[in-house]
Amino acid sequence: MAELVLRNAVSAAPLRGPGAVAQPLRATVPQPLLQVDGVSLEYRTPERVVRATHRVGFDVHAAERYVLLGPSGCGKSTLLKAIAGFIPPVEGEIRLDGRRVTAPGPDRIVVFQEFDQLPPWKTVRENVMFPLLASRTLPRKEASERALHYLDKVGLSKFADVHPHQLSGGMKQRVAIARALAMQPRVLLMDEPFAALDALTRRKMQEELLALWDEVRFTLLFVTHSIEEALVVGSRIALLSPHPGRMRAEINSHAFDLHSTGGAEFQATAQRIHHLLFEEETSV
Ligand SMILES: Nc1ncnc2c1ncn2[C@@H]1O[C@H](COP(=O)(O)OP(=O)(O)OP(=O)(O)O)[C@@H](O)[C@H]1O
Repeated sequence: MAELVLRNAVSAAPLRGPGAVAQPLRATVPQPLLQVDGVSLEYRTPERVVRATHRVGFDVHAAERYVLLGPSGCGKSTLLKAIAGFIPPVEGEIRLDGRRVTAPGPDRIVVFQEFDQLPPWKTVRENVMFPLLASRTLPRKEASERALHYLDKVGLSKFADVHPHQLSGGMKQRVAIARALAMQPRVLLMDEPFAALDALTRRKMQEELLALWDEVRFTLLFVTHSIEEALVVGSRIALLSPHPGRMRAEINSHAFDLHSTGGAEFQATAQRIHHLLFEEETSV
């Protein structure tokens, strides 16, 4: 059953039944793996300062699939980059295992939308091995074995020795996912990883990602602006208001998967999210 935790919900109608307002059970759950605590992020250009997010806060627990959902420009990618350690907050703090994030690290690996994130002169296996070798995580033989292990998990062991240009867009994304998982990060960060794929491939990739999660139980932070994708992929969703991004609501979506998309509760929750985004857009 979907639950909404509304933040700053001035314009939102009270909710009853499925999707009712819920209190976060923070006192009874273990220490979060990732804490985003009142984080404001800015870009400074010579002309002006752009505030991308304003005092955003949420917790992600181990093995959650946490989704950042919001309209274009609400700061989702910027938040992901800050969690990856590329952008320091101007306010607030990001903590992983209770320690402040100050720089990129092998405990947070990002998978991007672009298909060109794989160096084309390396084979698929070499691509997956590369971060393991570059970060001195494993020596060559063990890195090769681990690369094959994760390529197998994404169904690409037969393609280990080909070059990326011989793969489809979906296959390249699977290599990028295998490469990220091979590093066994504390959090896997995905920035609209399936947005450039056709609808059928995108659905298949969502299915595969969920199957992979079922097997490996990694912690996922996933950015999307698709409501349906958020509900399918996420176990919990942060809904961000438009520019600058603020926390609007948290939605518990663990009950949904690819088979629920046509169902009444799925559609009702998608509608409710749509209203929240729409209300916020018209009120600014
Ligand atoms: N390098 C940059 N310099 C200045 N402003 C930037 C830069 N990158 C992003 N911004 C601005 O910061 C805000 C947040 O951008 P961001 O890319 O994080 O949004 P988003 O929610 O990921 O959008 P989308 O879904 O379109 O990718 C936007 O207003 C954007 O114009």
